[in-house]
Amino acid sequence: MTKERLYLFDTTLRDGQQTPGVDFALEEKRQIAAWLDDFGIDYVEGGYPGANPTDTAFFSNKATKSATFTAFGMTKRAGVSASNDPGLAGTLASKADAVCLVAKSWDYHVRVALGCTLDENLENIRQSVEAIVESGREALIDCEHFFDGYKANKDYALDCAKTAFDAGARWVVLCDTNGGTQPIDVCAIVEHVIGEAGIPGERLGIHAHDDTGQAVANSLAAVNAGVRQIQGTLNGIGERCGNANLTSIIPTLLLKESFAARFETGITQEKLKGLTRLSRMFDDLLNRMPDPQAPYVGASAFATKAGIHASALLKEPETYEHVAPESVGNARRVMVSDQGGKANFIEGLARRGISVRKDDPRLDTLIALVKEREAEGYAYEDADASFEMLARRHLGAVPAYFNVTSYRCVVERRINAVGEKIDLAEAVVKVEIDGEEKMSVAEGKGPVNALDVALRKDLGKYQTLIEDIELVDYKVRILNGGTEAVTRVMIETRDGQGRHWTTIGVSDNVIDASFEAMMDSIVYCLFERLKAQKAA
Ligand SMILES: CC(=O)SCCNC(=O)CCNC(=O)[C@H](O)C(C)(C)COP(=O)(O)OP(=O)(O)OC[C@H]1O[C@@H](n2cnc3c(N)ncnc32)[C@H](O)[C@@H]1OP(=O)(O)O
Ligand SMILES: CC(=O)C(=O)O
Repeated sequence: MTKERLYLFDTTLRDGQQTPGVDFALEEKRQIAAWLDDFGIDYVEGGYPGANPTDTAFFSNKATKSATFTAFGMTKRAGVSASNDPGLAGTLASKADAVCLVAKSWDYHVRVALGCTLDENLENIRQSVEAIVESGREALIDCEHFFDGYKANKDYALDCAKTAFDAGARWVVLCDTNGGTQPIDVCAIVEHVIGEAGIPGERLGIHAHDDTGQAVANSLAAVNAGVRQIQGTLNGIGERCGNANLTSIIPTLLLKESFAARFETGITQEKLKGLTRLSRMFDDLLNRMPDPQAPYVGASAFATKAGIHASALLKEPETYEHVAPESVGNARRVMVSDQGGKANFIEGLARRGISVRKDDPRLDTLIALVKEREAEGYAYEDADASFEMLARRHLGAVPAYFNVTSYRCVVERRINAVGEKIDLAEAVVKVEIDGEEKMSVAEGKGPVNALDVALRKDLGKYQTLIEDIELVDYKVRILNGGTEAVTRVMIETRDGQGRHWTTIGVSDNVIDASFEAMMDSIVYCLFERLKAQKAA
């Protein structure tokens, strides 16, 4: 069976730019356009040339090699000709291959927002499309509020779409601008557009917002009803609740039989393996934490804590995975926690090079120990290094490199003569190494920082092994309120080669919990490095 072509239109750089808190710099736009182009996206909508200096500069050169480089704008205003409309002129002066204009298609909006007659709006759509076509570019029309407009005045919404189509628009895109339309309505309305307005599905697109959490479902419903272009964004960013998430749509189209058997896109299975990386690089550029529960690409998308799941998963991954994690460049994670059984632990230990047989009684006592400690407030699923140290200690494999005999920490606030507040923290740590006692004193920005510096100041013969490590993240969580409160501290450490590890401490005293996590971090580092030295 010949597959039909589906076209992917990315609006990360335009609708995504309308996300609260997102503001791309010129170089960032270039970078993202290059990623999308390389990934195999058909259209990259880069912004609105003429609306701001960044977008105008971005469109002064073509930013894609294969993808259709698309400028966004709005239809010309009533009362001016297309050639005299400054907004339209900005898009036509750009280096875009295609121009996508937003057009009103809800009569209510024409009256209230544009303040012109319904016929004038149709004329504006017609003349604007003709101007784009005359400039030699591909024309696209985003029919804004199409679904709401169709419900309010079906004939007028269809007239808008038909006017754009008849004037030569390559794509007429039906927009669920307010994001409230349900998949069943999207499906019925698209079928009516194809049937009644006579616009073939291969000339129709869908642009869905996520205000009821159904932008992906709406986009796929529109494809099932006949449209052949999908608009969306990386990681679903976009105005308000965001746009249809291409990071979910793309793998669904390529991996789910009901779509993969009927359609092809410009993205190969090989490129799809770069999807998780693309999604994470994009979050990194936005300086935001990736959503761990994002479909396909989230860190938890193929993770399991549950013992019953892990046991079956390790026998046959398909038992609990809807697609192979590698197909989207993600990875399976079997975690150890109080929800785990022997299968989780054997896998977790094997991944760390620790081999334990299923009938080894130490495995049962280790599982019991982890469950007991998690009940006290520890959480090992994200504290990889502390879990490893706990397991290795339990199996008798971690030497006592050094012994902390005491530590002390004082915090002082001074107020100087002009009333400025000056905070001072000082820590003293005494350690014993091979029978020799060493004392280190350090000042820090706060008590934890002072203790960290003092603890890592002089570990005698081990000092060179820990010199390149630094504490890069510190999280404190109070687990239950009131006088019974317990504090959980998670520390992330990084070494000079960019390796990261996380450790945990729990106590009713925040300093004590922090110190425990710091100690685990240093001992983990020494263990790994001495093991590597021995193996070399
Ligand atoms: C659904 C969407 O996401 S559409 C995209 C929305 N994105 C943006 O608006 C981001 C970029 N926009 C901008 O930088 C500015 O709004 C500009 C440069 C386009 C226009 O700025 P201004 O000329 O100052 O107008 P302003 O933003 O105040 O108002 C929008 C104007 O466009 C008109 N307009 C809105 N949609 C259309 C349309 N489809 N066709 C013609 N005119 C339109 C409005 O009626 C309003 O005109 P008015 O000032 O005469 O009432
Ligand atoms: C065009 C557009 O972004 C919308 O209608 O939502």
